[in-house]
Order: sequence, then C-alpha cells, then structure tokens
Amino acid sequence: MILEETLEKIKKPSQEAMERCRQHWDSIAKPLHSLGKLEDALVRIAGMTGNERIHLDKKALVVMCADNGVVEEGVTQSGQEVTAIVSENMLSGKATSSIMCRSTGADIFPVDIGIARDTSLRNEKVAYGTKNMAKGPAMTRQEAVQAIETGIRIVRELKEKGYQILATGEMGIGNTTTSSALAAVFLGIPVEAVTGRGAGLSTSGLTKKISAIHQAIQVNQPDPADGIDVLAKVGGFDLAGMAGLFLGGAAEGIPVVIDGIISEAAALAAYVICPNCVNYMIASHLSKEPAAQMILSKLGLDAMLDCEMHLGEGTGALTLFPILDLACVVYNSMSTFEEASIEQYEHLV
Ligand SMILES: O=C(O)c1ccc[n+]([C@@H]2O[C@H](COP(=O)([O-])O)[C@@H](O)[C@H]2O)c1
Ligand SMILES: Cc1cc2nc[nH]c2cc1C
Repeated sequence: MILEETLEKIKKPSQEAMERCRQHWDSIAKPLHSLGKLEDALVRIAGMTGNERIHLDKKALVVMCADNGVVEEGVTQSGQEVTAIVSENMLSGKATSSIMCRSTGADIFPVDIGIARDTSLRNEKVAYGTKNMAKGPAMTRQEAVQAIETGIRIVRELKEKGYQILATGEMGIGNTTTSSALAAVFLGIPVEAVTGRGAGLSTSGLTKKISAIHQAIQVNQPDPADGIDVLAKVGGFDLAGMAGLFLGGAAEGIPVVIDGIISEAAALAAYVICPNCVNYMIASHLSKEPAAQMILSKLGLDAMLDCEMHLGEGTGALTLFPILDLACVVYNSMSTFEEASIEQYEHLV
C-alpha cells in the first residue's frame, strides 16, 4: 500500500528549477561552469526539490543494519556478531560513520532492520537476519516489501522534520555477497566479474563467496525484471530498506546520496522497481568493489569522488557533504558579474 502510493508519487524533476539554478550559476562572477560537478549537483538538487533556492543545512544519515544468513557459507572474514557491535557504536558515537557525522554536521539514524540479536537501535526488525540464500530465498516477498516500506516511512518522517538531504548507509556482515548477487542478476554480468573481497576477504574466502552467489542464483532463479523478487530471493533487509530510502526520496522530492557498493546495489534495485527514482540520487564516490562502476554506468550516474574507499556505513556519502556545503556557500553568497562590475565574456564553445 505505502509502496504503491509512493511509486505513483514519483515524478520527473523540475526542468524550470534546474534552468533557474543554472542561470544563477552562470551569473556568478567566475568562469562559467568552473565548479564543474559541484555546479551540476546543485542543478540536479534544484530539479529534485523543484526550487532553485538551495539550503543543505539539515542533513541526515540513515544506516540500515541487518544480518545475512549467507554468512554460514564462509563468505566473510569477520563474524556475524560484528554487525551488532558496529551498529551499537553508531549510537554511542564511536563508529566511523558517527565520527564523520559529528564533523559534517549530519544527524545519524541507525536502524535495526534485521540484526540477528536484540539491539538498542530504532527497532524496525523484519526478522533476526535473513535465511541462507544459497539454500533458498533470503526472505519472503512480503518481508521485502516490509523492509522497503520501512525505508519509505523513515524518509517521510525525516522530510517532515525538515531534513534537506539524506545519506544512505548500512552495516551488515555478508552484505557485499548479497550486493554482488544483485549486481550479477540485474546487470546480467558473470558473478566472478562483480564479486570482490568485501571487508578484507581471503583468496580462499573469495572462491567460496563466488560459489555461494552462483548457488543462490541457481536455487532461487530470481527474475531480473522484478526488483522486489531479486531483493527477496538474493538480497537482504538492509538492501531492501535502502531501496526504500531511494524510492521514498524520489517521491518526497529530497536528494538521497548513494554510498558504496551496498548502497549502489540498493539503488539499482530501486531503479528496476521505478526507473524515474534515479533522478533523485546523487552518486558520492566510487567504491573499490568491482561492481561499483558497472552499477553507476547502468544508472547513468557519475561518482563525484574516487578515493578508493570501501568502508560502508555511509562514510563515502558523508565525505561528499562538506563538498556540497562549499558549493552551496558559493552559490548562495557570491557576487554576480553585474554586482562585481565584471563584464561577462562570451563563452567559447
Ligand atoms: O561501501 C562499500 O563499498 C563496502 C565495501 C566492502 C565492505 N563494506 C562494509 O563491510 C561489510 C560487508 O563486508 P563483507 O565482507 O562482510 O560482505 C558491511 O558492513 C559494509 O558496510 C562496504
Ligand atoms: C570493524 C568493521 C567495521 C565496519 N563498518 C562497516 N563494515 C565493517 C566491517 C568491520 C569488520
């Protein structure tokens, strides 16, 4: 129900607001388009919100935290207990993401959407972890919809509280396995080409990871044209929840920043569910995982940063925030050619 009404609400961004934003950039006393992708990002944001007046003072990071049954297959270097420990550290301010949030002025919202034990996070638990996708579906279709709708509800709440931009993050041991499975299915690219070492996996572990993904696809036969089917069969609660963030952001007209490989895989699922939602996404950085560029190319998005980061938790998305703040301060406070009495030259093309 929430999902259907959300999909109906997703419209194309405002061309008029984008044009007004571009005109303002072009009137500022500096060489045309000299802030490159920073200018383009603000033009896209104007389209998303339908308003060329841009303020990104109130920022949030939503972190979807969940466990994955597929860890049974030995596809990770660390144990499942790390999911809960790092997620709790986000609340106590000790995780990388929470430290970066403090510095960038973003509020952090860690969500327990399916950690395998009870936690003190916001409780949106769909189940205590997914089932092992190498043996059968990770979750039911109904559970996938529940997780997607959780993401949508959270965006609505944050929009009501006045947040102007959202970063997506996740924490879940094993979630690069599910993300690679999504990439392989949606992109139709061999599993070997889209699978990496996640959080520091050994070479023997990588072989097991590739074979677990093959098995999961073989056993479940997900339908690449049905985003919810793929999320349910070979995804995770974190991925489905993040897909909900992207769909919710598109429906509410609020920019949602993509983080690393897990966030990208969720963005791809959201795109398969509703292609228009890609207009409301900003690609922050290029994760070091092999599927990263392949997914962004499919989405038609360009990563703003390439720092070889692959930490997750939303850290790449947060790294973009100070850069967007710089773009905003120039956009909002700099003199125009007219005010600075500088003659505007003809732009050479
Ligand atoms: O953001 C990325 O590109 C990224 C790449 C590799 C690993 N991670 C993080 O590491 C965890 C998943 O790694 P793994 O090996 O357990 O699948 C998960 O908690 C992610 O936040 C994140
Ligand atoms: C310590 C640790 C922190 C993380 N943050 C995101 N994924 C992670 C994986 C590990 C292992």
